[in-house]
Amino acid sequence: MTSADDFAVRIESLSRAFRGTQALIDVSLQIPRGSVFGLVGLNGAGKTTLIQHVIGSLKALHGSVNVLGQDPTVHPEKLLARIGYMTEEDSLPKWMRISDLTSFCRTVYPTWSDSYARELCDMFGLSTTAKLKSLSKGGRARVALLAAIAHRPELLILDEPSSGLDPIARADILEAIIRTVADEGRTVLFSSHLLEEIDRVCDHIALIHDGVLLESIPAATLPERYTECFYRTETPSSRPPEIPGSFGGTGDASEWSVLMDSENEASASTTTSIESHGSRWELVRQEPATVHRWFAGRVRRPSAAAASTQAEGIQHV
Ligand SMILES: Nc1ncnc2c1ncn2[C@@H]1O[C@H](COP(=O)(O)OP(=O)(O)OP(=O)(O)O)[C@@H](O)[C@H]1O
Repeated sequence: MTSADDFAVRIESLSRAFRGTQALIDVSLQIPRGSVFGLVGLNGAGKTTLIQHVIGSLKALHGSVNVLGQDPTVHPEKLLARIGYMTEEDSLPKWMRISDLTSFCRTVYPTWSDSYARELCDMFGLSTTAKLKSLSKGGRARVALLAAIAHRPELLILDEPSSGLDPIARADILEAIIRTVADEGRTVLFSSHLLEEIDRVCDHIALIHDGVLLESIPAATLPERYTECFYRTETPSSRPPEIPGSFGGTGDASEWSVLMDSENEASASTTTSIESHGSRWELVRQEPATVHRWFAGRVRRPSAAAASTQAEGIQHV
């Protein structure tokens, strides 16, 4: 049985509009403690707005947000001491030396660890006497990461942290840090455009699109639940075959693929041969959906043809 304490973050029916733009629409989301939770979505999907509610910089006007057992806007200083936060913005004070920044962090975070900070400096190849303005963007991103984790936060929030890092640093450092934090039973909320990063490190993935939470799913179950089915037709087609329960059609001419959801009753069995919009289609192969394919299928806007089948009750997201 689960209890409220099993979740680091609980969001209920959260909506937010900015001057007529609906940034979040009735979002309900639970982040299990100890998980590495990936938040994915296109530009403008609402990821940062959601995260700003979690760190308490935006107050929930419609719905509620609970983080580590408290409303993040009530006594925010107590909560922020338990959270590590890193954003894509390069907002560190550039006149400081790394040692100035760590001294400042020590006063803010009761659990700050000088030895862990030194360890991270060594790992990242940083000198504590270096001025932030002398570092590259990637160097400053490493310092921001250090400042976010050296107090060993209960909840680490990384909002598009990779934008300042080169590919090697992205691959090695992020994975090492996220795994370390999660292995200690801490929780990571990780927002990224980079699906391969999400796929490598997250054990839970939530997809937000146009302010709506489309899906929140344990990463391990995704390839079991979604199958990509490839169909071929003799007559070249400008659209995928219309198969009940399928969505996210992609391809061209004589070969198209669609996604099938094993939990959608309409697509419970795989169609091996079908007559659709005047052509016969044969299933040529099927494979577990990748995170990338699932994401693209979910966020792809339906074509005019798909929209008309959607109106007939066939799901194309
Ligand atoms: N302070 C604001 N004032 C007006 N509109 C805003 C504000 N903050 C966000 N928005 C709008 O809300 C929507 C969601 O933005 P948000 O920054 O949360 O998306 P995002 O998924 O984080 O995007 P990105 O990946 O590009 O950072 C967008 O349409 C954005 O323009």
